[in-house]
Amino acid sequence: MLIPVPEAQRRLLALATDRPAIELPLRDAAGHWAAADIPARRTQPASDLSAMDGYAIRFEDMPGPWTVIGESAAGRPFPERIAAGQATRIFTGAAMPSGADTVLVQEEAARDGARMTLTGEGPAHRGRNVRRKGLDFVQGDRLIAAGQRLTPARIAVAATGGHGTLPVRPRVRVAIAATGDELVAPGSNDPAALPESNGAMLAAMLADMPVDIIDLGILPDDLDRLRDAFARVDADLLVTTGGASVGDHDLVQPALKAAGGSIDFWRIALRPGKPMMAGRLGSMMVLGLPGNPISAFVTTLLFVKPLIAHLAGAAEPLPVPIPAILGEDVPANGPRIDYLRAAMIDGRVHAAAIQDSSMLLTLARSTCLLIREPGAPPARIGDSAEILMLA
Ligand SMILES: Nc1nc2c(c(=O)[nH]1)N[C@H]1C(S)=C(S)[C@@H](COP(=O)(O)OP(=O)(O)OC[C@H]3O[C@@H](n4cnc5c(N)ncnc54)[C@H](O)[C@@H]3O)O[C@H]1N2
Ligand code: MOO
Repeated sequence: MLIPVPEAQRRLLALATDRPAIELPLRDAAGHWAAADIPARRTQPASDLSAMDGYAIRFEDMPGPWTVIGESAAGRPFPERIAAGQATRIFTGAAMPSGADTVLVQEEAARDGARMTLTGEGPAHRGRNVRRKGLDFVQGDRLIAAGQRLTPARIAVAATGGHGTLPVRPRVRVAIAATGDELVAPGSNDPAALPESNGAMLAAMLADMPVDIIDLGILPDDLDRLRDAFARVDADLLVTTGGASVGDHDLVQPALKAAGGSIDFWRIALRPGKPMMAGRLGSMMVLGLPGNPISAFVTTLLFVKPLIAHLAGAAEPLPVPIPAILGEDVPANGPRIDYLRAAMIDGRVHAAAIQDSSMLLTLARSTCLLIREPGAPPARIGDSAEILMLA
């Protein structure tokens, strides 16, 4: 019985055990997920600030003239209160002097010694060109929710909110092994051998995630050597490619069992990617991906990346399909959910004509995967559909 993808994803994520949070400096936290809600430790701005270069005035003194009694620069506030008819020179980011409520931009003012007059229309209302205290956020506001990705913007807001470090889950140690006697390392010029592409592809697919990759290279189709290699791995997750199916040389499962591991589930209602296996070896999780490069790619998108995101504390680890419009008719789908290599052309989705799961050039030319649900009826050009964007 093939397991539906959503059920397999649920079961996989449920196998993961919790990992205690650590604190990381902001500059090391990119790409991690917040391990806790992050509150603002300060108010931003901390006081009313000028948004422009010009003069801090009392709006009620419009249309002037004013006497300029000093200066307020960013980091060097004017210490006194301004009275009726008075102004200070002020610069962007500087604190408003007490008594002032509005900034007159310098383009609309003329200066003659201490005397300053209005030359343009002036501020339209009280508070013009002033950033009020707390405009961005106030102390105690939630800046980042637990489980949210630490994007550049969230790292910056955390810095502004008074945080020098953030709580995250430790980097996930991912061991990657390709299996297959036919494989040679990329760059080898043996014309009869097949270059190993899954390892480099997987590493590239995980490049934006908080992982430490342990490259196990190419392992042979040999039960004892696979068993020994698996038994030696020290990682949170072991990902193998190849040897996942039912052939005589498909040895990943027997080797995992021989090493003392166990199989949690195997065979997914997914095309490509049916023979994927999930298991464990001690505290290490194991994902056995099919060897076909496209099957390895799709199972990495649907299982490996979500599992790593989950281990790293993501609240929403699964890829989120987006709506699209079909650019051509597509036939009814069979019992497995299908991820078709496709391209967006003029805003519409076109699936590649041949979908053989060995064909990498088709994948390299694709910009999205068109999702066809199990048992979906034929669909017509112009119908709505769902895709996963790739590029
Ligand atoms: N009788 C059956 N045969 C197959 C079934 C089945 O249900 N019954 N399932 C098919 C499906 S679906 C898939 S997918 C493949 C995957 O099987 P394996 O995981 O055992 O993959 P391999 O046989 O090891 O390799 C498949 C293919 O991919 C090439 N390969 C493998 N590793 C790499 C790599 N690292 N880089 C580049 N290319 C790689 C390998 O040379 C093979 O050509 O099984 C079907 N068979
Ligand atoms: O489903 Mo296999 O995964 O055809 O390539």
